[in-house]
Formats: sequence, C-alpha cells, structure tokens
Amino acid sequence: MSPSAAPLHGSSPALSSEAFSDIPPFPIDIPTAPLLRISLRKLLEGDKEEEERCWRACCIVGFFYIDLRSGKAIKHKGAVEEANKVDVKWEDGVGDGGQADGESLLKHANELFEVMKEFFNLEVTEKQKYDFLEQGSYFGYKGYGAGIVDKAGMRDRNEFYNISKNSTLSLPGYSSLPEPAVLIPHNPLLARFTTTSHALCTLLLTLLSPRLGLPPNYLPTLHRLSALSGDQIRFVRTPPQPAEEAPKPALGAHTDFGSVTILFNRVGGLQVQLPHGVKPEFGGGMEMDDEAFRTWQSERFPGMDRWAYVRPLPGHAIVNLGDALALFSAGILRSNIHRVVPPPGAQGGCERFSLVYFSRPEDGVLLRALREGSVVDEVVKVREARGKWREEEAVRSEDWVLRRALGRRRVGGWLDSGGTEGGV
Ligand SMILES: O=C(O)CCC(=O)C(=O)O
Ligand SMILES: [Fe+2]
Repeated sequence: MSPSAAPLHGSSPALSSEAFSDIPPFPIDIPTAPLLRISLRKLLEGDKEEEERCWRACCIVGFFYIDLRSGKAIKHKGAVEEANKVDVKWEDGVGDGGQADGESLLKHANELFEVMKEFFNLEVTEKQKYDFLEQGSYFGYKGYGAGIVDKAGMRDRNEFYNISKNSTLSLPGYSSLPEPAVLIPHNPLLARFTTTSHALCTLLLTLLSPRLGLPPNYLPTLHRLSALSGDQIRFVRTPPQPAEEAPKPALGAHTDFGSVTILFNRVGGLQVQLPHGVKPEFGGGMEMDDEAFRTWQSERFPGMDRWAYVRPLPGHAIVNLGDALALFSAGILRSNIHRVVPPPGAQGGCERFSLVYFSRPEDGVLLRALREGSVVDEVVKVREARGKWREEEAVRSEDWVLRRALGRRRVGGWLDSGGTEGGV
C-alpha cells in the first residue's frame, strides 16, 4: 500500500486505546517497525506458538514488544532459582529474585518514571557530582552532550543516569559509589525493578538456550542475579529539540552491548534500522512497500536508509537483544542497530523519558561463540568451511562492557565503543 492510499489523519479506536493519556498521540501516518507483540502470559503458560514467534523475532529483528499485562508470577527452577535469590531486605521480607510478574514490572516502571523526573529536576551542578568518568566508571550521571553519537564526534542530546545492579542489590564484593539524596528513599523500588526485569531476562534466556542446542539453564547461569556484572538501570531524559534546528539524533546509531535490554518509553523517537526484507507497518497494521518506504525515507531523512520509528505502547515493554547474545550465538540471534531521533508529529514538543534495564553477562564470563551448543557449532562449522569464520580472542565481559561504555564518553572513542555493528 502506498502512503497516499492509507488514512492519513484521525485516530481509529484501536489506536487511541493504545495511546498514553498525558502525551500527544503518536502519528498514525508514518511507517513504523513491524515488531511482534509477544504475550508474557502465553510464554509463562508454555505456549509453543508464542515461543516460536519470540524466537523468530530474536533472530530476524532482535526487537519485539512484550505485553506485560496479566503476566502472572515467573518462577525459575533449580540452579537458576537458587542463584537468583539475593539478600535484599524489602519492607515486607527478603527478596526472592527468582520471581516476578508482568503487572509488577509495569507498576515499578510507572513509579520509576516519577522518580526519574525528580532526579533530572536537580540542578546540573548537583547531578554532575555523580559523574564518575574520571574514576573510570560508567555508572552515575552523564550530562547533556557529554556523549559522542558518531565517528565525526557529534555530541548527544540527552542526559543519562546509570544505576548498577551490584549497588542496588548490595552484592558482596562491590563498593558502591555515592548516590544523590533524592534517590536514597527509592532504593527498595530500584531493587524491585532490578529483580523483576532480571527475572524477565532470565525467562527469555531460558527459552533461547535450547534453541541454540544448550541446556535451558545455560544462558541464565551466565547471567545470575546474584553475580557481579555490568547489569544496570538507565534513566534517560531528552529535551525537545528547538524547531528551528535541523533534526539531530539524541542518541546515535548503536547496538546494545549486553544480552537482553528491557525498555520503557512513552514518547516516540526510537528508531530501528530494519533488516532487508522486513517491511515497515503503516497506519497501525497496514504494510508499506519497499518503494513507498524509500520515497518517504529520502524525503525526511536524506541519505538515511531503512530507519523506522518504534511506536510506544502502553502495557508493553520493548525488548531487544545485544551484542553479547549475537556473539554467544555466532550471529544466530540479532543485535539490531537503533537510535533516538526527535519524536514525530505533535510529540516533537515533548520532553522524552526512557527507563531501561540492561542485562549483561557476569563479569568473569568470556565473550565467545558457545560452540558447546550444537546449533551454534553447526553455524560455525558452515562458516569455517566457507572460510568466513575468524576466531577472535575471547574477552572477559567486565573488560568488554567497560570499553564499550566508556568509548561513548571520549572524543575519538567512538570506534572503541563499537561491537558487532562494525562500521557504524
Ligand atoms: O530511549 C530509547 O528509547 C532507547 C535508549 C537506548 O537505545 C539506549 O539507552 O541504549
Ligand atoms: Fe540502545
């Protein structure tokens, strides 16, 4: 369908029920990424068809929505359950990181949106006290424009606050960095969001492992909640861009370097670069053909190919896979390039917030193809036979995460921050 044949304005009931009430609607007349909506409830019920859809989404686009509404308790079994128990003292008892549920995750995320606003409303000079770049840490505050978005050294247009799982869960062996006073009362909430997000990551890793020819617990035991790792929460604030300026990315094209990312956003702006053969959606469900998409794209973003907005959906999180899973699976799982640009349509005037949970392999894990998985080994053998496989020296996760995270903070560090995205 060509763009002109689609309904350009107005809102269908289906779409308006999928809008955030306090935010101007996401326009219906722009192409969006056709991400699958995966039901957490169905995954928890062991629905095989839903597992298959989830697997395909992980391989083809590496991005999907997860519908968190009425996802009941997630209970992990055996070794993973044990490793996910952490000694966090809630007001109502000791935390059990093995359990979580979709409704709680949504509730924690909603509450953290308010906490995040409180933090970002602090004076810049106050927030800067928590920038630990000089101490060689990527946790804490990154000011507006303090990151680099491309090879040419262009500055980003957002603020971050990165909160380590090691610190929120007071894991033994980790010395926590100073924390702003406004966040201290919210530490139990931060810990709950960490454990509920992590439980969702564990569920997904449990489903992915056998598909790679590994036992179900294999990937989860490289990502135990109780182990030191680069897992973190991120708060992001992006102010609206002045209308008179040429549109600039707030966050440049990148892949995430961890394993699973759980993302909550409400205002558009996130874009995914669609893999070839994946057609964008248009006007909430209709497809746009390649030619129409190219025309649309070249008019709005000259020289930029195949970028499609991700429509934010209430009740859902956006899940994407990072470079660690692409490496572990020898490229079977996709770590897709994405970026954040000015929000579309009337949302262009909004301040934009995102809340992210990044799960990453434990510090001591080596980043290498997991050839002990028969499916991974098969793929590597085919590549070897074609002369297309190069064994890289395995790097410890802690060193890799540090290089990737800090690369984005230094002029000239852009290439260091790169991973499977190659020349981007
Ligand atoms: O803000 C967003 O929607 C995406 C953020 C993101 O990609 C990141 O923080 O890595
Ligand atoms: Fe990202």
